[in-house]
Amino acid sequence: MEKSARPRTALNECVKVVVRCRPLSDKEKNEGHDEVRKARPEQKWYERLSTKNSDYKKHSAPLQVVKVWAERGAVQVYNPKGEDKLFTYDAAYDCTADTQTIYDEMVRPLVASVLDGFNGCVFAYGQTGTGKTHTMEGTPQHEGIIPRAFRHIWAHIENTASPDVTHLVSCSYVELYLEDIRDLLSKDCKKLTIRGQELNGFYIPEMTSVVCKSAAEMVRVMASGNKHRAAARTDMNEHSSRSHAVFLVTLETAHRATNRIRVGKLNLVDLAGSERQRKTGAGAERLREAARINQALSSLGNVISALAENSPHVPYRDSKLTRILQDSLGGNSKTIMIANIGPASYNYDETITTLRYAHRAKAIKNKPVRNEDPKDAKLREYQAEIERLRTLIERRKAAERRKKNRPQRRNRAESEEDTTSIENEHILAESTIEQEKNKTEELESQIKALEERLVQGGGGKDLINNLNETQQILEQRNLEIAERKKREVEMQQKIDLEEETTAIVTNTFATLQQEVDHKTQRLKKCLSKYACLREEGVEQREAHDAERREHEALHAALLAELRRRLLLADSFVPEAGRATVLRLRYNDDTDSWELPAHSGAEPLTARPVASGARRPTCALALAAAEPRRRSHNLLDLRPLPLPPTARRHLPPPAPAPAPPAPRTHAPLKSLEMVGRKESAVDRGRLSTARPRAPSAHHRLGTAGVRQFYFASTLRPSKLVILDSRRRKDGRPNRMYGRTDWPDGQNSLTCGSINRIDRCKRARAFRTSVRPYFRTSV
Ligand SMILES: Nc1ncnc2c1ncn2[C@@H]1O[C@H](COP(=O)(O)OP(=O)(O)OP(=O)(O)O)[C@@H](O)[C@H]1O
Repeated sequence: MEKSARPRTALNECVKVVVRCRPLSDKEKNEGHDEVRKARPEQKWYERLSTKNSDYKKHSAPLQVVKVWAERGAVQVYNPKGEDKLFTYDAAYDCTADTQTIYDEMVRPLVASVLDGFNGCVFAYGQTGTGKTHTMEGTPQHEGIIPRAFRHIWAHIENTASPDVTHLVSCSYVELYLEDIRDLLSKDCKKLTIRGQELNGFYIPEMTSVVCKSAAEMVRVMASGNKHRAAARTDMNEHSSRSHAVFLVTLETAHRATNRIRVGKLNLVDLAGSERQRKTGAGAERLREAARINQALSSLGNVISALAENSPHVPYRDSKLTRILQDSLGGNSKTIMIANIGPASYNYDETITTLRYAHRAKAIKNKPVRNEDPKDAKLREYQAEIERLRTLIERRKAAERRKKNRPQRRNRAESEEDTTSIENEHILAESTIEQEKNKTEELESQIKALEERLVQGGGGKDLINNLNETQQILEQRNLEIAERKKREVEMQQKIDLEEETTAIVTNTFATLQQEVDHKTQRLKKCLSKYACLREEGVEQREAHDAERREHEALHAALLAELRRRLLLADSFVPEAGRATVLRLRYNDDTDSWELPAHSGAEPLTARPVASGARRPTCALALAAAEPRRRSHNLLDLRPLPLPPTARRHLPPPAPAPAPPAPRTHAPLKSLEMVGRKESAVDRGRLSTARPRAPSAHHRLGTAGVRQFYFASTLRPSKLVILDSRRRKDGRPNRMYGRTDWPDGQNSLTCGSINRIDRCKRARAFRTSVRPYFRTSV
């Protein structure tokens, strides 16, 4: 992910979308999905699509809901509630298809483009446990796309070996775990920062780059990185990836004839799967991971939607994942998205969501261009370094020769008395020569090491040449077959569409009645399409609601966890330490928390120096002494002490003047008479004297204040005020207000309070939260 110069003109190319459906897992089979699938009647393609209430829907038991039409690149999802859903893609593969087929038909042409100097990206997307890692990395028995790409690259290098062509292949491997980019190839998985801007593209400057000399070496590099990759068990997957992983292969090729260098970059991305807390049964740590995974995936979804709709703003900055994938989505790259799905009805909602995103991604247009002679080509660097070392050696050798000659000349010139000194000089010269020799050897070994990194063919024997030629032809044939298959799928999709429209146009009618019947049928079709679209709208809204609920539940769970931790921190961290915590600021660029230097502007810490007179001690005296400070109206974040839970004792009111007619009254109760019922008359009498307990306390307790405190600790640049009361509909939290946290302060000024007041639910904030802040002036 090095920064590269972006050429000006490029042809648009759409993102290719492939869907792969995995077989039912053992767990799903045990739940009886398979039997139902077998019991379903076999129907033809068009019959299935036109049947609304076919027999398979009569089975109320769970069933496989996905049918893949590989020859049409279509995926049909049986909708238990209504019309089936049909999505078409560049290619679709069912559970019988192996990774080899997917590679040959879809990925091979892309890797061939990378070998030709283009950028390429293959990324697997989908719900957890649907086979993304299986597709990308595979297992020793079933190789995935990544090792296949390695073999393809090296087969090409060996086939095109010639003394005029030099290659340099290097790999990097990073993962995005909890919004941290970690270098999987460094010893301690050091954290990396992503740099750059939206317009020029993002890049990761310090990631480890390993130069490889064979496919086996690249596999070893990947395996060593995988050892550090975060994975864990969940209820949905025994070996679930907890991070998004990007394997980057950079391939540089120098042609001596043209003196040009082409650089192709291949991003192989295995995303972590979206997951529902309810299904994965995630605990505290898994929950934190899931929240970050879902957050990054939802940012990716937003980017895909924005690009598909040609929106003027694409939110790449929302997450590090979208920053890493910026070039692959809407940039300088040829991209393939592999959408992995599962067939079980249990995952119907997630499958539909994945298919919708994949369908949307089809509309993304990239602008791939060949990278020729980029500034950061390592090959050029290496070649320059070799050249420099060679001239250095030449110079050293010349100097050596000169030194050897000099003492001989001297020998002849000097008299016999100087023999001892000459001998010493000679010894010195010899040792210098020895040193120079060692240095030259060192330089030569450096050149050798550099040259070893570069792969250069030596021409070779006829037999090998023949074999290479045959392999090249084979590769060419494979590409042609893949191209033909792709065209077949496209044609089939077109034919289906044409059939539908021509059937309408070419119809001739013998009678008027026939025409009426036909048009009625068409109308019905249109109506059903309209109903379908409406249904889809409702479904999307429902899916969105479900997603939102999921986020809210996750948020509540995380907040509970945070509250637990902060309670621990509150109990053990002293007050002074907490004030420091509040001053911490997160720096997006350096990706770390920073403690800003004390500017002296903090209102609570930098009080004005008393001018000789006695310094006022209480808030009232302070305000009186310095009227200017009254307007500051600074607020202290510390919650007020709780209002008393029992009512205050008030002396009974003075007895009323004696009534004219002697009448016995019940004695007046004091407020302390807890547990006894008051009569209506008593209540009426006491109502004027009784102090009103703060209603906010009854409604909010200290929870709002506490959470306010917590929220500010969590993200000091934002102020989020939450109420932990449950709503009537059972939802746990409610947001009262949100505002910018005043910079460099650990208190709220009057201005920021006003901003809160203006925002949504301002009234609720004013009445329920404000009374709990004590003014410090
Ligand atoms: N096409 C397939 N054929 C056979 N088995 C498969 C296939 N796809 C996936 N599996 C099996 O499904 C299980 C889950 O696969 P995998 O770990 O690749 O899912 P994932 O999408 O990467 O999940 P996560 O997002 O949680 O990492 C594995 O046991 C894998 O062997």
